[in-house]
Amino acid sequence: MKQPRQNGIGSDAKAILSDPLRNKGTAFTEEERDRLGLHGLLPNHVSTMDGQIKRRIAVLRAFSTPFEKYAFLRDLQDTNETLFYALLARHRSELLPLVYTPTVGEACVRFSEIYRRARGLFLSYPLKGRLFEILAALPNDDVEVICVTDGERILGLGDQGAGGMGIPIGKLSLYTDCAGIDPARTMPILLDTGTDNEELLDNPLYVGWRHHRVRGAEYDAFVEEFVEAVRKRWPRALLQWEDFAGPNAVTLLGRYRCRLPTFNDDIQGTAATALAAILAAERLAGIDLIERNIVVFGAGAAGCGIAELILGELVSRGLTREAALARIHAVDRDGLLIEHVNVVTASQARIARPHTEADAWLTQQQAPSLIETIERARPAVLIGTSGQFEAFDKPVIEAMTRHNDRPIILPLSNPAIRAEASAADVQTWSNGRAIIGTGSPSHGSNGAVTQVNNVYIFPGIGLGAVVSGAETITEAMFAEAAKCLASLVPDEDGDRLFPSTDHLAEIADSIALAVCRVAERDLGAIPPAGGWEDAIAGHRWAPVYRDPVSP
Ligand SMILES: NC(=O)c1ccc[n+]([C@@H]2O[C@H](COP(=O)([O-])OP(=O)(O)OC[C@H]3O[C@@H](n4cnc5c(N)ncnc54)[C@H](O)[C@@H]3O)[C@@H](O)[C@H]2O)c1
Ligand SMILES: O=C(O)C[C@H](O)C(=O)O
Ligand SMILES: [Mg+2]
Repeated sequence: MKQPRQNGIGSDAKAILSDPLRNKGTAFTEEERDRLGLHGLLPNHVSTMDGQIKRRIAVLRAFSTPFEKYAFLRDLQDTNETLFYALLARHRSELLPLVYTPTVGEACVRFSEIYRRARGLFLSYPLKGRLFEILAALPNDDVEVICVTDGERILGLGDQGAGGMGIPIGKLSLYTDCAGIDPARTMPILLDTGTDNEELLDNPLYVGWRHHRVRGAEYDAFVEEFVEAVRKRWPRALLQWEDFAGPNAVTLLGRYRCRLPTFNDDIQGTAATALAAILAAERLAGIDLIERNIVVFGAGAAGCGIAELILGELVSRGLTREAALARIHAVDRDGLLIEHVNVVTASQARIARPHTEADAWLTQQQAPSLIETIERARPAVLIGTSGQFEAFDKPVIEAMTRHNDRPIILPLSNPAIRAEASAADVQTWSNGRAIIGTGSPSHGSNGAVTQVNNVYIFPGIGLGAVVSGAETITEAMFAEAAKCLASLVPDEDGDRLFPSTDHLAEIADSIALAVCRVAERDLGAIPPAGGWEDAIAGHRWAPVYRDPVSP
């Protein structure tokens, strides 16, 4: 491609306008229009960024559905990325549910309908053997954060194949918006290993590889080739795994966690978020976690990850692993998990009730259901990571309310149409006594309910990892991130667990600092001369217009 020269003479005006990172739209000044040869290619009006923000938000608000708004924002991101991020920073709480959960879920389902311009990398299985060659050909030498999915477990919406690309795009938008990672240094990736979603396979609009999912050794070899290509092309980049189906999520994390800076957001980011919510709720409810039981409903990638981090917290407070385990009751589709009875995965085996308790729990060889488990364990905390809509029904919430003054209820499954309960129902059925956090944005009678979503954690983990240069992302980083988030006192009164999403940038900075300190303590990372705080602040990319012909 023809490169613009420094003095602008001969610069390719159209290339500048079609590069989302250099385009300023109507904000190109008269001087820039003269210098870059933009006259005639733009309307007469010369705007400021502030004027552009006001115009864009007005246009956005005129659309009637969240999906239309999402498409409008994606279009803006693909044409003028600086303005997209300036708009997001100015109206974060309003726009977050559009660029992210829940609307991003619908955007993945309808991805092929609105596919327009290339963003990120689609590594399809037929390209196997050529992955490094493809990465090497990209101009992006300085990638700092990669988010990858294979689209098999998109939120609670199941297999969305190539449509899953909406998730890495959305997560990385938040890396930029919240953690200030330069958008040119982010890379969304979709590993297109097929789809078992028959509707997609039959849909003539589908843009992905029209093939059933590749599994087993072939899948593993493809992912291995991908990881090795990443390590060779971008040796320092952080690799975030997102929305892989439970078994792959766990296996891939185990395989790669010591080979490169990497983490699984659904397992580890979610665990830190849920632990932070529980620590904050523990204060509000005036209870001591050490003395109380916790029920996790849905023991997949997220549920098991949450249980493990809670176990770590209890052990750090002085309990043995065995005593801590006695506090956890994990319920999956066949009831309370009991060793050798209904455990399916290795992660479940680690948190199941021991087989020695089987006789005490089983009734006619049946493990207790959710409500039976609640009646017997009398938990203080109920967490939902099952993707089962309305599984926390009135009897479940009433049982939690009978056993607690302030039951802590966290239906974390996304999007809202997969949530175990709505905040409004939990409030009503608990007579307003429940302390509530939901995975997707929601409202109760007193306004917004805390969104207990890993967006509170992953931007800070990523920023901390990048700034500290950590070569491994450790469990201690997530434990410290959780404590850090729990310590940030919400500005509003009432039952809020975290500050509102308006504060996500400050939160990312605080968590990044906690991560850098763990990297220094445990991995020997050396703080820069000005200290970690300055390094974190200095790393922040800001959505302000720059000279489009600067290198
Ligand atoms: N709020 C957040 O930040 C956050 C983070 C990660 C995941 N999640 C949500 O959690 C959900 C699960 O994600 P995951 O990665 O753990 O998926 P997963 O597929 O690994 O786990 C889901 C688990 O739920 C179990 N399950 C299914 N039907 C059930 C039933 N009827 N009763 C009890 N258990 C049942 C499955 O057997 C499985 O173990 C998704 O909806 C996802 O959006 C939310
Ligand atoms: O994407 C989200 O909103 C949170 C989480 O990663 C999920 O998979 O549900
Ligand atoms: Mg996810």
